[in-house]
Formats: sequence, structure tokens, C-alpha cells
Amino acid sequence: MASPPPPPSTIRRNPPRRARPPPTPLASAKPKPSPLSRLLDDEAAASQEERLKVFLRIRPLPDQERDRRSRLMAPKDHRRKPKPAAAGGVCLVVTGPNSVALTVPQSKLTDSKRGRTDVFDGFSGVFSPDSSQLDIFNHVMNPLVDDFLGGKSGLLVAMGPTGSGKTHTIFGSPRNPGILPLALRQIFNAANESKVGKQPARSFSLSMFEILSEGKGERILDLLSDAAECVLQQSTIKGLQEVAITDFVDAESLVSRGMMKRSTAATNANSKSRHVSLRSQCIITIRAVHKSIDVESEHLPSSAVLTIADLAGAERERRTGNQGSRLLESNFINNTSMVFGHCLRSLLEHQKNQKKPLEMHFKNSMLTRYLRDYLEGRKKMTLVLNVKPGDDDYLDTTFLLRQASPYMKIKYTSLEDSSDLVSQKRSNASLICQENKKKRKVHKPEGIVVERKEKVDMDDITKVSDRDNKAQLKFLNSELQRVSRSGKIMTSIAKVLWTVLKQYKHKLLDSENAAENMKELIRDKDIQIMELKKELEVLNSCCSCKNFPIVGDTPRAQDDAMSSGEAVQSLVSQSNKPDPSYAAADNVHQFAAEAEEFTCHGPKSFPSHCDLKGESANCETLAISLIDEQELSSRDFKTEKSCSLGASGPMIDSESGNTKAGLQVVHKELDSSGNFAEETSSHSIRKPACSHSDNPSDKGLTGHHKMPCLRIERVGQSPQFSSCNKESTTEQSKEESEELSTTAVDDIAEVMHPDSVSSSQQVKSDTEDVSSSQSLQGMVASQKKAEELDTEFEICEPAPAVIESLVNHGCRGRPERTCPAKASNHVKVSEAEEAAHTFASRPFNTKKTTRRRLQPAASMMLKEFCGAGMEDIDTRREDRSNKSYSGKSDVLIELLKKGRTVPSAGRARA
Ligand SMILES: Nc1ncnc2c1ncn2[C@@H]1O[C@H](COP(=O)(O)OP(=O)(O)OP(=O)(O)O)[C@@H](O)[C@H]1O
Repeated sequence: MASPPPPPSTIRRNPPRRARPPPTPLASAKPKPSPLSRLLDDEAAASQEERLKVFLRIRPLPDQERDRRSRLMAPKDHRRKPKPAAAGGVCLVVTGPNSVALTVPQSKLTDSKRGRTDVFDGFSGVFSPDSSQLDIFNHVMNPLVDDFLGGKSGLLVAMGPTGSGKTHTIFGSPRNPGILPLALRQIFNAANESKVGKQPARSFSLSMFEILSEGKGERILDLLSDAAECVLQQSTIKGLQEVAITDFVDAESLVSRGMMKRSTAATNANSKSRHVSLRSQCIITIRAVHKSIDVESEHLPSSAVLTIADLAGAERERRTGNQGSRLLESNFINNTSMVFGHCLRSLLEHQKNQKKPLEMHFKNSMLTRYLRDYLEGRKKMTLVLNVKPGDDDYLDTTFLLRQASPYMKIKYTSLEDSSDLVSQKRSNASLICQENKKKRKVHKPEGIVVERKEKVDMDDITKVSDRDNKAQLKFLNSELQRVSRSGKIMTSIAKVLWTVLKQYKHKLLDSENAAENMKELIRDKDIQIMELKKELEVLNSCCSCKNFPIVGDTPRAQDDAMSSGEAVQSLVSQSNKPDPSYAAADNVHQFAAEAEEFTCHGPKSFPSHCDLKGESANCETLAISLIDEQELSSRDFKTEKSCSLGASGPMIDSESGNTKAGLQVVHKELDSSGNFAEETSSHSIRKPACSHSDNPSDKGLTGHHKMPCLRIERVGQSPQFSSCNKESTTEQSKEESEELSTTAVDDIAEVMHPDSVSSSQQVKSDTEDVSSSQSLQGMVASQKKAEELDTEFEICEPAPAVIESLVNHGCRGRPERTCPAKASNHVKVSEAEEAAHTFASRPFNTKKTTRRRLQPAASMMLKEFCGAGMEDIDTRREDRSNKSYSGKSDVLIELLKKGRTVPSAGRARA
């Protein structure tokens, strides 16, 4: 029979890949630590060991409080399960061998819904409230004791708020001894063992003192003796007794004695908890001196000091309610703990950054000065932080934890040999010697052995003291250098300050001198100003005195001038009045004085005028001298030529610019003032009166020939003029006046331009007043010529023609017809007429004046205008009316009459 064929099978050429299983590490393939990593680990471990050890011990809550809280918590709140932290009113719980968690209690929370817990880690060890004293000793103190017995110094500091169990941790109680008794026991046990084991012999001594506040200072109190106070010198306490201890019992009894002496005080905080607070920093030192049995050994004896410090608990003043000395005590305690913390923080910062200097905070308290070597990292130190876990102590606890947790980073990189510590503490060797002496007395029978021991001790002490001296010498040298450097700096600063002060002093003196000089200058200037004022007053008085006499000699020159016409008109109008004429004359004189004041007050006019030299001055002088002579002959009055020169004022200044300015000023014043403007408007006559002189060459005379123009008008206003009307016939004869006038004309003609002279001569031949008007006409012509150079007046005709026109009065009476180019003068003529009219209409002043010097001149003018006298005016007028050329005075009178009829026309034009 045949068998069935096998089923077809498919062979897959590319079977699916399976993912490789991940390589599993073999147990045998564990990497061995490299030598480098091992070295680093060892170093890390070593460094960890060399760090500052900080232990935390949490004390149990007091029994009463615990019971109370348990009673409060148990019955009521069944619905809500309390939080673990708040279960027993505890804010601090242990979270690990090296960490704790601090929870903010409900009462301290700002937001009750959001709790906050801080974890503090990195402690060398955390001891729960259930920890025993032995646990603390084994972990905290035993390493230190071992180091101590090995010859290394160490420090244990118990820190924490009041009532946190510091004293309990260090001293404990007879039933539950603290780390100090346990350490002493350990030490003596070890000593006994060493004797048995033939280890090097050691001697121990114990000292116990406290630093407490005294007022605002601190003091050290030896707790083992009744001696006087101890003194802290650098890190050594002078006078502190170190009691040698041979066994544990002696040591324990010494400690108990010291604790009894330790000052205590009950504060409010402690009274609540029935706890007696120790208000001082207590320090216990155990010194061990290692001695070689072989006396001849070269090895120096090594000694170590184990220091245990029970700091007074910091407390919050608000809570304790301390006052007075208690408050000072509290401040001292808080200050000490603060300084202690600053020192450690500074050490940490210095270790982090070597550039940062190590601050000298240790100087701020005795405790830190004594513990300087530890606080600067040269010797080992261990901290035990005692805290209370209750909610009420949250603030104290958190403050302490926050303050001390950074200290765990402090390293000990430059630990000193413990022998140095011995050398420092050997300053109290005298005490040990005393103890040895006592021992020697006690152990006399032993004889030679005791003496040998003593000898060895003394040798050690001398060697150690030599080292101390050297160290002190070094320190003193450095201090000396520092002091000398600072002294130099201070000296240089003082020198700089001194120089700066000197400079300021010099500047001050200079400024004072300058001020004095300025004062003197001001004084001088004041004096000068006063003198000038006086001169000015004198000059003003001169002006007021001398202008009128000067004016008195010129009416002849202005015979046909409008101003003279006005004067005559006013004079005539006043003289016609029977009795008040004299008063009217006074009034006129007053006006003249006012007007003259106005004219002469320009201070610049004096120098400019008085500086005139040459022909013009001579001419003026001649004219004035003529007047003066005339006056003197009549009234025996003396005139000063210099004053008469200056009396002309700014309006008659030879400088055309000044003239113009003066005129403008006058016109402004006229415009601005009322009656006074009307009164002074008569001065404007001066210009047209003098404007007809066309002599172009005689410029220098112009200023001075203006003066007669002024004089004419003033004479017309002066009282002397009116009085002259009455007296001229009796005092002076017509002949005399003619002679004087002729002489004046001759004299002036010599200095005048020939044209002007000739013109004046022409006038003389035509008029009956030629004798007086000749000279003045020439002067007027020359004056006007110069005046026209700068004024608006035109130079239109030669002098003779002008003089002719003057003689014919055409320019005065009808300027628009005979002299069209001088239309402006017409306005002033009208003003003059108006002023004259005003004068004539002014009320008479009955006041009499004594100034009568113008009488001769006035009489002369009257003669010029009126002939023999006022009485003949009418007759002469009639006579002259028949002539082809009527008298100038008549023409003027006519003009004035016209002005009376139309007074407002000129004013409106002005
Ligand atoms: N771990 C602890 N176990 C039991 N009782 C303790 C413990 N710690 C402290 N106490 C008790 O608390 C009280 C106060 O303790 P202690 O005197 O040591 O506080 P303190 O920090 O030294 O206070 P102060 O700084 O004011 O002297 C003592 O009666 C002490 O017996």
C-alpha cells in the first residue's frame, strides 16, 4: 500500500526579528569605585566631619500643659480630625534623623485655610522629646570627650530660648544627669583606664564662671571661688581659679557648688511655668594636661580644654514684661546671643568668600571674646539647639532654627593644635602651681617623686609662657603698626583741614578788606555827591540871581523882536496901573524866576556853555561886562561874568543840538503843564527872536547872542523893568545909556563877522534905537546863523537882508508873508504873545521883592523901547506913526494886541 504525501510547508527566509533583550547588569560586573572617587568620597566624609556640628533637641511639653491640651482636644471636636502638627498643640515635629518640620500654628496664620510648614534639614542630629540624656551625651558629647582625651580642645554650646532645656541638657538633675556630669564621669573613667593601660598620665582641672550683666556692662564672676572679679584680657581670664580635679566625685561636688552660686532670677515668663531662669552665661572648662612619664622626653606635654557653655535663654521682652534691671539683663542676654550669631555668620561668609574679611564681632561681648578661637574657626565647636515644640513657642523656635541652620555649613579648615589652646589657657598656670603646692604639702612623704613632678610642671609653664609672650609681642607689634598708620592718616587729614581753614580765613580777610574799601569808596562818592549837590545849589542860586542882570542889557538888540515886544507889552500894561504895578512887577519877576529855573536846570548846559572859548566867549563877556558896568553904575551891584555865562541855560547853548534838545524839552514841558506851560511859553520867543540872524560865518557867537534874546524877554517880565519905568529918568540919563550901548556895539563889532557888523550898522542908520540895537543885531545874526545849522531854520538870506527884515518886523508880525520858510517861528511868536497876555492878565502878587538889580538894564530897555519914559509912550507912538518906518516897540505892541484878540490860535498850533 502507498502512504499519503506530507503537507506543504512554507519556509520564511526572513524570520521576524526579535528585539534584543536589554542587557542585564551582572552581579559580578559591579563597577569598582575608582581610586579617585574613593578619595573624593573620603574627603567628602572627612569634610562632613569637619563641619560644625549642630544638634537639635526638642524638649517635651510640660506635663500640665500636655494634660490640659489633651483634655481640650479629646471630647469636643469629633467631626474634624485634627492635624498631626496641631494635635497636641505642637508646631515642631521630627521628620527624619536630621530634619524637622515646623508648622505655623493656626493662631499665627494670616490665612487660616492655607497652612505653612517649613522643613529644616541638615542637622547633625535631631533628638525628639523622648530622647534621654544618655542619647544626647553619646551623640553630642562623647565625640568631644574623646577628642579632649586625645588632646584636642572642643566647645559645646547650648542655645535656645528660655525654658527650652539648655540647663537640663548640660547639668541635668541628680536622677537624670546631663552631659557635663556624664562627660566628667567618662573622663575620669578614661583616666583610670589610662593608668591601668600605662598611658600617659594626665591631670585635670576645672573652672566655672559666669558672665552676667551689670547695669549696661558685663562682668565675670568666678563660681568656684570667693575671689574678686575676674578680668578678661583678650581670650584669657585673669584671676579665674582652676581647681584641679582628681576624680568624678570631686568634680561633681565642685559643679554643684558652682551651680548653687550661679545667679538666678525669676522672670514673668519663668514664673508662669514655675521655672527659675538662669540669667547668665555659664561656662565650664575642663583642662587636661598630658604629661609624659619620661621626664627626659623631648615631647612637650599636650593639654586640651573642654569648654561647655550654657547660654542664658533669649527671651522676648513683650512676653516677659521685664522692666528696670531685669530689662537690662534681658537686653544683655539677647545682645550676647545676637553677637554670637553675628560671629558665626561672619565666619561662614568669610569661608564662602575669602575676600570678605572676618568681621570683629567677637569684640562686642565678653562671651565671644573669650570664645574667639572657636568663633573664628580655629577650634572645634558643637552646637546644641534646644527648642520647645509648643504652638506658643513657635516664634522662638522658628527664630532659632532660621538663625542657626546656616551654621551647619561652617567648616573647620585651619584647626589649631590643641597645644596652642593650652598655651593660651596657661595664663592661669599660677593657680595650678598653687594647687600643686597644696598637693606637695599634702603628699610630703612621697618626697622626691613629688618634687620631680613639680619641676616638670614648672618647666612646662615657663616654655608655654615664652610662647605666650612671643604671641603677645607679635600682636602688640601689629597693633602698634596699625595705630601708627591710623595716626599718620589722622595727622594728614588734620593738616589738610588746617590748610583749608587757613585758605578760607585768608579769603575771608580779603573779602572783608574789599568790603571796607567799597565802603570807603561809597563814602567818598557820597561826599562827592554832596559837594556836587552843593555846587549845583550854588549854581542854581547863581542862575536865579544872575540871569536877570544879564538880560538887562539886551533890549536894544531885540528891539524889534517879539519877545521884547511882549515884555514891553506886559511892562506897559503893568506900569499903566497905578498901585498894583509894583506887585505885578513882582509877579512877573516870580514868573521869570520860575522860567529861569526851568531854563537853567539842565546840568549839561553848564559845562557845555561854560566851556565856550574864543571869540564868542569874548563877545559874550564883553556884552555882559557892558551890562555889568551899567548895572554897577546904577545900583552898585556886582555881577559875576562866569555866572552870567553859565546862566543862559540849555536853551541858549551854542551847540545847536543842545539848543534843539532844549527847545524840545521846553515844548514838552509846555505841553505837559498847565499855567506853567503858558508862562514858560514865553521862552519860545527866544527862538524866533534870534532866528533872523543869517550870518553864516559867525557860528561861535550864536550861543552867546541868544542870551540877549533871553534877557530881553526876562527883562520884560522882571519887576526891575517896571520900576525902571519910574526911576530910569532920575537914575540914568539917556545919554549914558546910549554911550554904553554904543561902546558895547563897538566892542562886539570887533569880534563879530563883518557882515553882521555891517548889517547892524545899516540898521543903526535907519532906526532911532540904532545905538543899542546895532551890536545886538549883529550878535543875533551870527547867533541865528549857527543855530540854523542844526535847527529847522533855513539859511535863506545874507545878514544884511535879514537884519532889514528884522527891522521891518515883517518876520515877527507876519511871518507867513515876509519869511515863509520860518512858518514854525510864527507859532512860537503866537505862543509868546499868548504868554505875554497871560502875564498881563495874571493876578498881581503883593509880595515885594528885593531883587532890583535889573533896574538899570530895565530902564535901558525902556529907553530903547519907549524913548524917554513910559510917560512919553503915547506921544512917541503918535510921532512914529507918521514915519514910514514905525518904531519897533509900537509894532510889538500891535502884535501883542493882536495876540490878545487871538490867543488860542497859537496855543492850538503848539
Ligand atoms: N528633655 C527634658 N525632659 C524633661 N524635662 C525637661 C527637659 N528639658 C527641660 N526640662 C525641664 O524644663 C524646665 C526648664 O528647663 P531648663 O532650665 O533647662 O531651661 P533653660 O533653657 O535652661 O532655661 P533658662 O535659659 O531660662 O535657664 C526644667 O524644669 C527642666 O527640668
